[in-house]
Amino acid sequence: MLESKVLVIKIGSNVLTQSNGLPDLDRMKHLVNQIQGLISAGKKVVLVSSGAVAFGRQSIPLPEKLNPVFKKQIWASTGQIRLINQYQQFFGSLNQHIAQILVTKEDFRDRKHFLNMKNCIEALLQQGILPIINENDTVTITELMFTDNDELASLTAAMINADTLMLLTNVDGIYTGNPSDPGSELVEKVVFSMPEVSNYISATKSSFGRGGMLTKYTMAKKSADLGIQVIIANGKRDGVLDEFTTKSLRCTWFEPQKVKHAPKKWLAHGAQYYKGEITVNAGAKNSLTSSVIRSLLPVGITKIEGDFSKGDILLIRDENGIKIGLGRAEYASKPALERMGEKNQKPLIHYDYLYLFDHE
Ligand SMILES: Nc1ncnc2c1ncn2[C@@H]1O[C@H](COP(=O)(O)OP(=O)(O)O)[C@@H](O)[C@H]1O
Ligand SMILES: N[C@@H](CCC(=O)OP(=O)(O)O)C(=O)O
Repeated sequence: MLESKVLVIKIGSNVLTQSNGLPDLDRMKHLVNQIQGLISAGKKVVLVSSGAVAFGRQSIPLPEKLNPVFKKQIWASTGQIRLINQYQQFFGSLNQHIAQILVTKEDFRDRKHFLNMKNCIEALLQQGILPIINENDTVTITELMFTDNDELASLTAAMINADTLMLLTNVDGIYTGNPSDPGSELVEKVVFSMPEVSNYISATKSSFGRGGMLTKYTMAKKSADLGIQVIIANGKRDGVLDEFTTKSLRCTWFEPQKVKHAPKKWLAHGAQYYKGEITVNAGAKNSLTSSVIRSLLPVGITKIEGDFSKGDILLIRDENGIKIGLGRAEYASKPALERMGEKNQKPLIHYDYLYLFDHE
């Protein structure tokens, strides 16, 4: 495990709930005390906390046959108040200010929203305030949803250039089989060249979780590839964060890759967040994928789709429709269309904001 200065800690619903579904306030308080310990030790912490639906469900009974979307919205919107109030009470008693940030996938897609969010979190951290993030479950339904808060946490870690992402769940990490099977062993370290650890993971989820271990693995892998160390650990374990500090924590640790250019971290996560699509000709494709560093010029662009603004993410395809990479638009779709195919024009995507997929 590496030293950490800026970390995103994600707490899963089941960590904050007992097996009967009631909030586990002792556990929550214990984690709050430990998070406070990290902050007092000079670390910058951003908390991503699930639990709104679980907190709402236990206090607001709803008819069985009510539309599941309404149920989720009602429980999330009522439960979030309880959840954040509880944090306020626990952190308040330690004189720690907190902030509530509710986000949607769209906020990571839109460069303006993204920057506003990033700047806000940085300003809060600067003032010693702990940001507590959750998905805005009232407006995010079906395709607008994050897979789960593991995805939200990993996007947040990339956004604020965190060095560490910690996913706290109800097991010690990834096991070689079902964690309750005595023959299963904990995978303590995941390195870049390792065969697919995902084969070990079954679709089982904890009673109150959404995404399961597979999203945790996928998101952990992605974050580690972006240079962020990832720890999947048991949030139900006493002293879990103290053990992290003393590097004696039983967990699954993902070794971070060598750090890449910071803006590219944001882009690497952009696969689902692009606003426009650009098709490039064979010459432009060769130029972008060659070993020489090059930006994407309008002369090599043959098609532009979507209505995008300066700063939005664009997906780049070759003429066969194969996805080559992602980039940040230097200008909007209107001037881009006017300049398409023209020589001597400003690059639509600057190299610093160009992220090429490895496999294509
Ligand atoms: N190979 C595996 N190793 C560890 N956990 C696994 C594995 N396969 C499936 N799981 C399940 O994943 C669950 C954790 O994911 P999830 O329910 O989404 O938690 P959270 O609510 O913390 O996000 C564990 O409780 C466990 O049942
Ligand atoms: N936004 C939801 C969290 C959904 C979710 O991702 O839960 P989990 O898999 O427990 O992290 C809530 O607060 O209930």
